[in-house]
Amino acid sequence: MQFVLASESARRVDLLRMVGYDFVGRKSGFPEVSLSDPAETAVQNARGKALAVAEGPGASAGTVVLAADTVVYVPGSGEVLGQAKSEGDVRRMLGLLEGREHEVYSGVAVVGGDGDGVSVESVRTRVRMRGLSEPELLAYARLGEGVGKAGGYAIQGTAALFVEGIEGDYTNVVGLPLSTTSRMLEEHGVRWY
Ligand SMILES: Cc1cn([C@H]2C[C@H](O)[C@@H](COP(=O)(O)OP(=O)(O)OP(=O)(O)O)O2)c(=O)[nH]c1=O
Repeated sequence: MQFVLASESARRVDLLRMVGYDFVGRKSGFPEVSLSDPAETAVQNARGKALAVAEGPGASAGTVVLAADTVVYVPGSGEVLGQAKSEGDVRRMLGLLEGREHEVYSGVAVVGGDGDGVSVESVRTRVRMRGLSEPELLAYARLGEGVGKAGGYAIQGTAALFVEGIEGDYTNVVGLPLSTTSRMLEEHGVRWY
């Protein structure tokens, strides 16, 4: 059975390879939406990415397609933070996150294979970030690491220095909740072993 990851994210590719899955990557080209609810945003984007590839050229009937989307949310803020697009975005987003707790939501979608229709789930991890001084905020923004990352930081990089603790799946923060993903893949006939 062919297993396709509908993603260009190096983090998702690395996570899936790390645990032993055999797959090919494909770009979805899906234009991401941003809604007021973080879980709904992540799920709708993951579903859209998976279906765009499953219904696109090159996917046969038996192909299993996996896609994900990650967003960051400060409870009560009403603003869902997607990818930081610039250093300025990183500075602004980290300013919202430093010194408090936030939530990271990844939506996961799997379509095709043995399963019926599209399976979608969202996973939440709570992250507590320490306070950051203005020089530290600017130094991190200048690094560039946070550009292209949801919420403007990478827990797997230098921003590990800022994270005091998490509650939930670490891999969910990096972009793909592996435990949930492997259960969903299994339901569609894809195993890591
Ligand atoms: C919070 C956080 C996010 N991220 C990343 C994971 C995602 O790649 C990115 C959020 O962007 P997404 O829009 O979820 O995905 P993407 O555009 O990078 O990739 P795809 O092709 O699959 O659509 O933020 C980290 O790498 N580390 C972190 O600590």
